[in-house]
Order: sequence, then C-alpha cells, then structure tokens
Amino acid sequence: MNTMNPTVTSETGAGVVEDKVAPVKEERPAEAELEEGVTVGTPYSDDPKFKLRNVEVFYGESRAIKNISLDIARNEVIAFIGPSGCGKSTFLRCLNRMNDSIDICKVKGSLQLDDNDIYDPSRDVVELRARVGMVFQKPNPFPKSIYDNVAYGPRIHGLANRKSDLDDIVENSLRKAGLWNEVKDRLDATATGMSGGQQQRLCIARTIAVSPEVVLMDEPCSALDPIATAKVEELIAELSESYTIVIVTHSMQQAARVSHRTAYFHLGHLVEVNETNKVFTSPEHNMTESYITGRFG
Ligand SMILES: Nc1ncnc2c1ncn2[C@@H]1O[C@H](COP(=O)(O)OP(=O)(O)OP(=O)(O)O)[C@@H](O)[C@H]1O
Repeated sequence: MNTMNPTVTSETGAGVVEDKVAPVKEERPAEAELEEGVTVGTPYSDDPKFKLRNVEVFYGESRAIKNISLDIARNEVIAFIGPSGCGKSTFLRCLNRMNDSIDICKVKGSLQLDDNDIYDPSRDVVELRARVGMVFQKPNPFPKSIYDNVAYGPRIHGLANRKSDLDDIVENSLRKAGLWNEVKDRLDATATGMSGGQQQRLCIARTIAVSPEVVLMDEPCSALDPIATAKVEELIAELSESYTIVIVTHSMQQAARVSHRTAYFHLGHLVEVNETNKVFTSPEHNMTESYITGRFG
C-alpha cells in the first residue's frame, strides 16, 4: 500500500483515497518559521547614530518591511544581506528618505538620526541627504567634468566661498576616494570617459564632498570587476574611520571583508544581527545558517 500523503477527493465526495504527489520542498524557509518583530543577536547599540523602531514599509497594500527594530552605531560599517527581494534596499532607502520619490511607498514606525525624527514633515530632505549620502549600484556620474562632479554638491550647499576653497574640497574628496593621483592631471576631462571602477570612486568622492555623517551604499561593487571591487573595499575600510557606513551586498565575502556587524534579512523580517565574524562562523538563527551555507539564496 502506498501511504504517501493519502487524501480524500472532495469533488467526488465518495471518500476515495487517492495518491497525491508530495509537495516540492520549498527552497526558501517559510515565513511561518519567523516570529514577527523578533531579531536574534545584537540589534541594539549603546551609541546609536540611527535608532529605528517598529519600522514597516508598504508598497501599496504589500508590506515589504515587517516590524523591524535596529540601531546603527556611530562609525560602524554594517552590512545588510539576504535573498533577493527580502527588503534590504527598501530598508536602506528609509535612512535618507529615498523612498519618498515612490508614490505608493509608505513608511511607518520611528526612525531617528541622532535622536531626531527622519520623517518629521518639517525636515529639510535635501539637508538630510547631504548628511546621509548614497552611492548606488551603477556608477552614475553627471555628464560633466571630473572636477564639476565633485564640486556640484559643495556648490549647491554653499560650502565654499572662494574658488580656492572649492579646489581644496575637490582635491580632499578625490584623495579620500583614492582617485586623486589617477585624475589630478585631467580634472577637466569628462567623467563618463573614466573606467567603471573610477566612476564609482568618483561617485563616492562626490558623496563625501558635502561632508556627510553617513554613507549608504546599495551594492556599490555589483557592476565592478574584482580589481575595482578591491579598491572600493579598501576605501570603505578607510572611510569607516570618519563615517557610519551601511552597505547592501549580495556578496557574503564582501560583507565578511568590510563590515563590523551583519544584518540578515528574510522576507521583510530582520532575522539576525551580530558581529560579522559571528554571523559567518556561528550564526544564532538556523535561517541565517542556511543562507550563509548556501542552502538557499
Ligand atoms: N518601487 C517598488 N514598487 C513596488 N514594490 C517594490 C518596489 N521596490 C521594491 N518592491 C518590492 O519590495 C520587496 C523588497 O524589495 P527590495 O528591492 O527592497 O529587496 P532587496 O532585498 O533589496 O532585493 P535585491 O537583493 O533583489 O535588490 C520586493 O518584494 C520588491 O518586489
């Protein structure tokens, strides 16, 4: 007798027992295995730059972020990892209100930067984005000269009164981005003629030119080759001395190399946050372990 999943066909109502093929095992663990609002590990900090509580994000009726609470510490590098569609970028974009431009997107909960409400309606969003800068997946320099790309932000924020002050900001930013020696003799050349890796470091220089406190990076190396990636990773290590950095990455090796803490997201939940070394050597949650060992992705 075949005992696999016997089931009664309701259509016939005749109590006929049929064989039913066992359902295919889901590759990703089911959401039912997660307790909403519960994050294992060390999601809180004694010295938070961001204090985020009970954050939910909706796209129309669909809830993409489900009751997440997290502190991001001053001058830490924290990596957001997790399978595609788990909400890493959505959560990252809440930190400088980049989601504001998406009409159907609604953010709920308490999100504070240095104890001030990020979503206070009276907040100047341009000023917020200068404090919390962002580097995107694809390098997106303006079709202007290298100099003008870096000078753009300081000009619109009125950070330099004299040309020499602006020159200093441009040079310092390019130095910090590890690009000065490569471009100092061609500052007037158009930025779009640079290699992809140089363009991404230029975008980092452009971000830091307005003296942000935080740099958000959304898969900053996904369009770069391994050598350009290594340069950006070195840069992240240097920048972490001065800035708080939040990086979304699909590369677990990259998270392990650059971050102090790692946050593992799954289906809009924040499952685990721990010291990066712990996440990759002895994760507390079985879902984190399944993900980092490649049992699903
Ligand atoms: N502009 C949007 N409109 C509607 N739904 C969206 C939008 N952006 C993201 N979503 C949905 O929100 C959920 C989370 O997406 P998000 O891009 O934040 O995930 P992710 O973890 O960053 O994914 P990936 O690693 O693929 O970039 C997904 O279900 C996605 O389809």
